[in-house]
Amino acid sequence: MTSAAAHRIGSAPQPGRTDARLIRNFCIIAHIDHGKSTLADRMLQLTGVVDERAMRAQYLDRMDIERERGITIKSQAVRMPWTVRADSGDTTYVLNMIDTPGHVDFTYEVSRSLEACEAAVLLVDAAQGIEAQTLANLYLALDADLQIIPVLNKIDLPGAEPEKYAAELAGIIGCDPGEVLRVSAKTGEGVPELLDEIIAQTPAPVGVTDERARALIFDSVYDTYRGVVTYVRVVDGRISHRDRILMMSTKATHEVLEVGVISPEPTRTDSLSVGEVGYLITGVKDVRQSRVGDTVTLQSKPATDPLAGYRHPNPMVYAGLYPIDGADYPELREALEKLQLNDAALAYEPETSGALGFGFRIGFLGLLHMEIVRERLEREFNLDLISTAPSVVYRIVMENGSEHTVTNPSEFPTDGKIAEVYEPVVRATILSPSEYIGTIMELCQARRGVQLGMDYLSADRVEIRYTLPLAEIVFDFFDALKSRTKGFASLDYEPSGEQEADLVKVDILLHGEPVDAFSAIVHRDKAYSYGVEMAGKLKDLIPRQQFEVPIQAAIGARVIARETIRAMRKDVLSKCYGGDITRKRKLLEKQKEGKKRMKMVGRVEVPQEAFVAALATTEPAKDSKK
Ligand SMILES: Nc1nc2c(ncn2[C@@H]2O[C@H](COP(=O)(O)OP(=O)(O)OP(=O)(O)O)[C@@H](O)[C@H]2O)c(=O)[nH]1
Repeated sequence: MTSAAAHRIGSAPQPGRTDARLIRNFCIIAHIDHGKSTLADRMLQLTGVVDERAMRAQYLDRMDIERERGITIKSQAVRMPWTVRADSGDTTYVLNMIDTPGHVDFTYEVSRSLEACEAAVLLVDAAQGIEAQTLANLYLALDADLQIIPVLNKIDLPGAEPEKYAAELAGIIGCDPGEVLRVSAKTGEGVPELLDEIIAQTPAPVGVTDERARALIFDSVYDTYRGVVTYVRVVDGRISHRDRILMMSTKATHEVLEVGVISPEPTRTDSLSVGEVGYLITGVKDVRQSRVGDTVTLQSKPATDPLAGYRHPNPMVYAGLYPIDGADYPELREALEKLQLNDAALAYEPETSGALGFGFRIGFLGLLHMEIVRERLEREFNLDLISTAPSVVYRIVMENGSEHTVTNPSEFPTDGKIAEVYEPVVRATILSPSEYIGTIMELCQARRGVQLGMDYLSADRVEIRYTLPLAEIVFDFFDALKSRTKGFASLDYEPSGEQEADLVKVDILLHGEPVDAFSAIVHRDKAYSYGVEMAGKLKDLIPRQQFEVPIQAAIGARVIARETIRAMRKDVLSKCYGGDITRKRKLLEKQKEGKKRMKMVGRVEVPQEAFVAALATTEPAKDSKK
């Protein structure tokens, strides 16, 4: 720790009794890997919340848990004291650093954490410059009327170009390049000055102490030992230990069993008052009873109006998840129940597929959310799963005026009475070196994109904006973008309504029987290539049967592609001509074993692996985070 910082650690004002004028609530927004966690760690250390030795230990611990469990464990909101020295005397302020989830799937959660702050530190890697995620979060912060504090990180790197990127940042937020702070989260250089600047620039919270209590829930986390821990920012009034609170959207009431602040361990207090950030524990066991974005008030003296902006999380992408071993179905159901305790956005219902057996149809906020859920199910609950191709939510208007919402291709009406089909679209922002403009535009065009605009951020970097159908980016768009731009482009998107589209359902038939797991809703122009690809793949994956098996792709009754698996009689005993009987029996046994893993589609025997392999290649990009 620098000696200058050593005597800046003040004795913090008491939680629950802090004058709101001394409180500063801020968050850090950054693209992945630009150093948000490192900066947060450095701040914890400089403010004396974590001492140097513990810092190291804590850091390592955290990494261990992350490695083992594969998830990031972070403090949602940390309270740190910081003393500002002035001629008139020292003043110790309370800084609340609020963590924001970084990814586009969680835009709503990000916007709620931003609502809990008055300022955002916009952190940009001085060797990389602004990325798509930085911009997306910046726009959300501007929507929330936050003060933006621009900061360049990693100035210690030999490749850092602070002048260039300060100009880029200044151009975007409309400030002077000289106002962009420069720090190294690694060495700590510039971080004390940043803390001073956060205090100088962040407006103090405004709220009414004597008003009826209102607090915004900006995060809600399930803890095995304590149940749901709800993170709140008090806007008006006060919430105290033993109060009975009312959740305004669900009307549920609970007793506050514990209230406190995180600094950096959870520390109990008597209450939280205007402008303060902390946690509540009520004994609730399920995060759906304590929803992000909801307003907490007191049952005895409830507020009349909730805080603005509560939204119920709506899934954007659906997929079927099936255990590879059918016997694991009860475990899968139990695992989903457990995950839902911690994930209010997770929606599921049982589903049966002729090809895959019993499973669940699951709704996700987006692709990353889908990957996280699937990975947690596989890792934490030790399940082997197969997922069907993700599908977006279609709105179908029939000729008689009735409407259907379709999230599963098998529910797509086939009687030809469809008047209109609407699909969700997103507004995508792509940032890239300008040399890749051509190839990016080609890719977007091929995915039915409509260009909205393009701006140069600096001489050699551009921001390209497109409207794209969500269905066109859920598969491999991100991978395609990365490989065309040698990894330099970054992508962010937000939902942007729906559009009418010429969509059809393509069925894949084996010996005349449709295989539900392979049906897809695709654009008419792409139906043929989808059909040819799927039929070709299955031809290679399904072993020959004793009769000829046609594989057809069809739109309604019209066949658009066909492959044939030729007949073959496989006699396992032929090799044993004249051999001893025990060997024959063994071979027959073995063949029976193999049969157990076969699924019947009409008269055709299909090994489970064939379904798995055919679907595996249509999985979404593995790493859609970067
Ligand atoms: N040289 C240098 N490296 C840094 C600095 N700050 C962070 N890093 C490194 O950059 C990498 C990413 O830093 P993190 O703090 O994990 O980044 P993040 O933005 O929190 O990333 P996620 O938590 O994955 O979103 C790590 O390897 C850090 O050690 C810095 O000031 N200088």
